[in-house]
Amino acid sequence: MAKINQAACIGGGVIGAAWAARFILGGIDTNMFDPHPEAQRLVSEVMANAERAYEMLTRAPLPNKGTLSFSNSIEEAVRGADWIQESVPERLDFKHGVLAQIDAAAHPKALIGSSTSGLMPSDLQRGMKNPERMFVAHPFNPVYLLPLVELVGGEKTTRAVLEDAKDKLATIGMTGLIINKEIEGFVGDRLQEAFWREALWLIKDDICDTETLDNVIRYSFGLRWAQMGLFETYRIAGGEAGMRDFLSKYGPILAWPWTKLTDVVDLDDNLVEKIVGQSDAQSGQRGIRELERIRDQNLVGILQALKAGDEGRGWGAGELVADFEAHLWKTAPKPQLNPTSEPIRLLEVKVHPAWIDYNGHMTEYRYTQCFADACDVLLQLIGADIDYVKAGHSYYTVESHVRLLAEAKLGDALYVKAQLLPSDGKKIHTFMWLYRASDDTLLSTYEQLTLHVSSKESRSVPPLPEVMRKLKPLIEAHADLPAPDAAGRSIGQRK
Ligand SMILES: NC(=O)C1=CN([C@@H]2O[C@H](COP(=O)(O)OP(=O)(O)OC[C@H]3O[C@@H](n4cnc5c(N)ncnc54)[C@H](O)[C@@H]3O)[C@@H](O)[C@H]2O)C=CC1
Ligand SMILES: C[N+](C)(C)CC(=O)CC(=O)[O-]
Repeated sequence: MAKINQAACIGGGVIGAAWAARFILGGIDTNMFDPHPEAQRLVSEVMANAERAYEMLTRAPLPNKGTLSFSNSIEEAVRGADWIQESVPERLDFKHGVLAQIDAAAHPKALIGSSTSGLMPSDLQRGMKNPERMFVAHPFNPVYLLPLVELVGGEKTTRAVLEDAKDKLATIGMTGLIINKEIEGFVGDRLQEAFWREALWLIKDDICDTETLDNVIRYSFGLRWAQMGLFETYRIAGGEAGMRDFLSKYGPILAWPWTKLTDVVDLDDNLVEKIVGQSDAQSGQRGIRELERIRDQNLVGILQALKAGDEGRGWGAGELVADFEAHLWKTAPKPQLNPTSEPIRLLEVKVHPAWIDYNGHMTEYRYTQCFADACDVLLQLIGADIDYVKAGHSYYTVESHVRLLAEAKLGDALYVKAQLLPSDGKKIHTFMWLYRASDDTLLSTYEQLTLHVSSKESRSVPPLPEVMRKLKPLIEAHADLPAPDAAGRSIGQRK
């Protein structure tokens, strides 16, 4: 399977640092070269935000983190790397010089991606010894959360290199879209540029201020774009006749004076002061790292909502998260089931910011989530994993009882233990305890009944023999344990 073994990041600013976080959290050792005196601090701050975001994003088993090493030169950084990502300032002459140094020092087969936002790869690879392995790998900020990389080849780049890059990016949760032809700004930034130009005119002409403009986007079409893009959205807007009707209804408007985007706004001192002043009034009360954390938390929420889209199959970027999680489960070392007459430890999690409610503690449904996630771990251990589900069988929860006994606070490390109560395997009757790890305080208990089903036939059926083979010894081993005090308890019952 294609995979990146060692990465080098040349340039560790906004984008280079976030690339490093993506590699490291994907388990890849990464060398960084950036002559900026504060590069290590800046990279470590971005890294901390990225780790926080991943803790919120997924509970799939991430690989052990890769190491981050700072190098003293480009030559040292690229040694041994099979993916080199250039993210230095956006100037052709400057990038050209840096890429020539990378090309001279790197292994001839190492892939070299440039983060450029719009420079042509043919210009960037001119004069290289091994230009066939150089391409544009244009990411979107924050690179550790947004999955897209526009892959753009120059005249000398081979198709095989672009395909190889695409396969490798998939292993770190990214999707490489190969762009047919090179063009300045590629696809993403040509679209954003058009939008940006129009926005600057609206501010310059006092049609609205920066906050109103942002609100127009985030209260309306911004929400649509995140999940359907442009064409699919407009197809729906055409009504039952779809795209053809949309084009005939709204096509003529294209000739009306609804845009000034072909004129480039003059970013003179007045306009710069106006934009900066409005932006300070809009957002200046928060620091950039704080805004990054707010952005990341919102993005995680959107990604998770999209992961549940299309009846659980995942939609848009959420489908990519689901694919990445499936890849993580597949490639992680298989957890071993060792049936003993001890409750089984199933889950370790941390309470993250999105789980806190207005009372300042973990909100009630997150307790249930911890138990539901622990149940998923149990199901994986007995072989009722995602492949089993895809093949048409699953366990559905049919009854549960949760008791909330103590508060869990932001950042608390938690773990779950489970005991299987007597059951035949077609039903699994489980009792679980949620503890705070620092002092083993019991926070919550959960009693659950799950039923094995054929999802194709929508009825309960016995589990397949391979699942029963693992489940039965566990139920038998737990049969010797005393029944938990609270098992079978009803709501409001006195202790
Ligand atoms: N900021 C953004 O939103 C995005 C930027 N990009 C592209 O990523 C690239 C980098 O942009 P940013 O990270 O925003 O810029 P930045 O200014 O934050 O970072 C550039 C970094 O390069 C370092 N640097 C300068 N000379 C160097 C050298 N000889 N070797 C190694 N490092 C060197 C600087 O110290 C700085 O830390 C640009 O090509 C940009 O167009 C791509 C996608 C989004
Ligand atoms: C502003 N920008 C041109 C550097 C933006 C990008 O290149 C991509 C992004 O993150 O939007």
